[in-house]
Amino acid sequence: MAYAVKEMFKTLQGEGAQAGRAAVFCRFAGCNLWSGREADRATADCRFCDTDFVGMDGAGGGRFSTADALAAALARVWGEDKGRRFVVFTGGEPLLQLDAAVIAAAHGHGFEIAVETNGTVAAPAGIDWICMSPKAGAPLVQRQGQELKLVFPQPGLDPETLAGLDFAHFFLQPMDGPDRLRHTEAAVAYCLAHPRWRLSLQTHKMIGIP
Ligand SMILES: C[S@@+](CC[C@H](N)C(=O)[O-])C[C@H]1O[C@@H](n2cnc3c(N)ncnc32)[C@H](O)[C@@H]1O
Ligand SMILES: Nc1nc2[nH]cc(C(=O)O)c2c(=O)[nH]1
Ligand code: SF4
Ligand SMILES: [Mg+2]
Repeated sequence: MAYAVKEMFKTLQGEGAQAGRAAVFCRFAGCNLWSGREADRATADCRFCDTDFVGMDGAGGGRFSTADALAAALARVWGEDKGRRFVVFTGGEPLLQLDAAVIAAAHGHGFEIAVETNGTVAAPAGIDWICMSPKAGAPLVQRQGQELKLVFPQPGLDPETLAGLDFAHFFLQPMDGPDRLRHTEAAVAYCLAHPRWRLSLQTHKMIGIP
């Protein structure tokens, strides 16, 4: 199948348990919880998104007609070094497009594979690091992985209802937007009172890298 990619860039993972690690980000176009159009935001299933995932016009974006072509592009963006290659598939919702062929091709180029998903689509086998970020009101399908990263606070989504899921790490990430400071204080207070949860800050935004 063909793959629609908004952008592809090398940076440091800014969030969660892998924060600070060099990675190629592959941002797939499209999401099942929002069209990406501002006019639809107020009525979308997910309304706080901080990302432009519409179209294929970003740096390194485009339509890739095969998994091998996509993986070769990832390898070019990473560069020559063969050690500790790491790709984060994100979006939009990457599990609408990420399939066994891309996983095999990226592994073939020596990449460890991570995904950032909203949890509404089952992950295919072979992903090395699943970061699942549930959205209030959206049906949760992916109940297992390495990292659960809840954007906080979300009215109607109590962290305690997620604490029994099969993840190795549990993070609260303050919801960015006009109330980011208030949300950060609320997340800090929650982590202090519920030590299973750790704070994830979006460090890339603080230092002005992609
Ligand atoms: C843009 S999403 C793409 C991947 C997938 N659709 C998802 O929602 O997990 C990447 C990460 O950013 C988080 N995120 C999106 N908007 C945010 C915001 N306003 N503040 C904090 N984190 C946000 C998501 O919850 C997710 O963990
Ligand atoms: N540096 C950096 N880290 C990130 N972690 C998750 C991101 C995402 O948009 O999925 C992201 C992103 O956009 N940039
Ligand atoms: S599910 Fe992820 S990509 Fe989709 S609108 Fe929400 S945060 Fe953005
Ligand atoms: Mg981002």
